[in-house]
Amino acid sequence: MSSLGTLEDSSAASVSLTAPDAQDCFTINSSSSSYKVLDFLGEGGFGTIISSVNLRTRKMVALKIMKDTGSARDAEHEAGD
Ligand SMILES: Nc1ncnc2c1ncn2[C@@H]1O[C@H](COP(=O)(O)OP(=O)(O)OP(=O)(O)O)[C@@H](O)[C@H]1O
Repeated sequence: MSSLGTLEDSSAASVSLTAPDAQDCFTINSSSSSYKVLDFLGEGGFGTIISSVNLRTRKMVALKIMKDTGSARDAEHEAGD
């Protein structure tokens, strides 16, 4: 299991969630990368954890969607690391 880290370019202003595309997939966009949402992983006191794929690097990452800001933090660790 990967651990959570900090997404360098994350901020409430630079991260957005777009509607499902033609394949019914949600996408989270930051200033440098877009992430395809795959699954719900869990929920903590400060946010919700989802698994996703970084569409630029093709790495699987865990994203934390902060409850009060809507910003995202991710773990740049592949699922198999
Ligand atoms: N990298 C991960 N891979 C898979 N599941 C994860 C990962 N990180 C977190 N989770 C799941 O999400 C849940 C909540 O994670 P989170 O890090 O938010 O926990 P927390 O430390 O209790 O929260 P907080 O720091 O917000 O109080 C975990 O209990 C776990 O089930």
